[in-house]
Amino acid sequence: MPPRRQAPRRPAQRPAPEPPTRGPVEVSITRVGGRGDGLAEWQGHRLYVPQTLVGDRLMVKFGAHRGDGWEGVPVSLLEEGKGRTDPACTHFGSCGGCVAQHMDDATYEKWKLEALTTVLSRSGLLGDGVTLHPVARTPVGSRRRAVMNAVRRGNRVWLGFNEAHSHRLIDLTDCTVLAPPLLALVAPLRDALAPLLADGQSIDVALTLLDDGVDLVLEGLSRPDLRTLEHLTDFAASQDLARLSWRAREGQPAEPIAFRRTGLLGFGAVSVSPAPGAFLQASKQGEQALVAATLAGVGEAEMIADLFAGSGTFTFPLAAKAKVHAVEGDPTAYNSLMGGARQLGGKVTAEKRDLFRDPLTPYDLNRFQAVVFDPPRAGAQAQATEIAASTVAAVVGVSCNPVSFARDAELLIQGGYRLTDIWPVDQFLWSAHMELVGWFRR
Ligand SMILES: C[S@@+](CC[C@H](N)C(=O)[O-])C[C@H]1O[C@@H](n2cnc3c(N)ncnc32)[C@H](O)[C@@H]1O
Repeated sequence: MPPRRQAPRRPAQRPAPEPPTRGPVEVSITRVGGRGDGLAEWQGHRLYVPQTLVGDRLMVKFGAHRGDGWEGVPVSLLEEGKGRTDPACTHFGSCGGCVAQHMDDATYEKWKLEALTTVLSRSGLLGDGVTLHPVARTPVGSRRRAVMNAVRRGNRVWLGFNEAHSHRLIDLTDCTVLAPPLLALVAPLRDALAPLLADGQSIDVALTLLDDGVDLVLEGLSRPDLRTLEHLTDFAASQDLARLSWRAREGQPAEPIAFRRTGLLGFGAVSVSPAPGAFLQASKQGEQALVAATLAGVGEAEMIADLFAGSGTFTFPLAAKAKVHAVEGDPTAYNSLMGGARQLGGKVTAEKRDLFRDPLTPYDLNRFQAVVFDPPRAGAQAQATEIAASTVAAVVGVSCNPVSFARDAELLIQGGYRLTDIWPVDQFLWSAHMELVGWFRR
């Protein structure tokens, strides 16, 4: 029985609702929803059935109550719809990372695009005059960032991702999306963590593949003693890691244990050293697609503001054609921006600023011919409101969440901008996530 990660404490909850029936019922899948589950109805009750396709007819049992319906637990498949293929990964079905490996390529791409257009259409964003470009795909084995969980039970360490809708851990032996150098570290890490974790103790393991090797952060460890430091330093050397650090919890700065190389990443003409565990686009290929759409979207602008700039993913490629002012709230990412800016002698300026509480105003923005904004999943409501009131000619929105992108886009459109182009980027292969770049003009 795989171990359960300790769930956060929650206030006492009402008892779960009783399903309408205990026995299996026959249903047909009529649509695959945005999260990858097949949708079916039984006597007015909605069911979400994982790993199913349109046209599947099957017997399901009512599982847990979920949102406006129920999880459908498949019992037997009576008739198979079109578009099924064999999953590429042995963990598919239990691991919560991928939801769509049962779809053949054409079915997958159609589902993913439909999920995006459904969200954008709901906000009326896909009218005449908007060009929806083909989806840029990222290849198998290209994910260069992952946060796994490790937990010790008895003599054994489990290391991997959580099951879908669960705190139960998958002990990872295979992963078709992870970059091979990261996957290769899983087994040695499991051994290396065994003497460090107490029974039941759980930590997060953040892995990032940089240009000069792997950056590893152990999160949730208590301050390492001398023996632990030696053990981890030896591990870093044996696996030729670029950097190994630890922190007690998310949000705290990571403390170095073994910095064997700088930890470098090339953005355009510069190399920056992102802070351990810093945000980076999830794959090189996804980053390239996002950067290409962003560079094209700013046109001939000579002064560009890059808001929510991170470590400079867009800042430095943009600096090849314009002067760029990069704004970022995280102090460690800001330090990386400053490091890159120094290499370009005046073409890039950087500002540390909380853009939720203190967004750039039209007064700040109107000196730029283009603005790029790439907020976290929650979107950039305050900043989009200010951009909407500006006179900036070209705005490029980059987003990992079509729902918050749609909200921000509505604000820009109310302010007089036109949405002209959408560039979808499928950076999280076989998951329900879709990234996009949107061009706005006034
Ligand atoms: C989706 S990431 C994009 C980073 C960068 N553009 C990239 O592609 O690598 C969002 C960035 O917004 C920053 N951020 C989050 N909240 C912020 C805030 N309130 N003010 C400014 N920056 C913030 C995060 O630190 C992160 O670097």
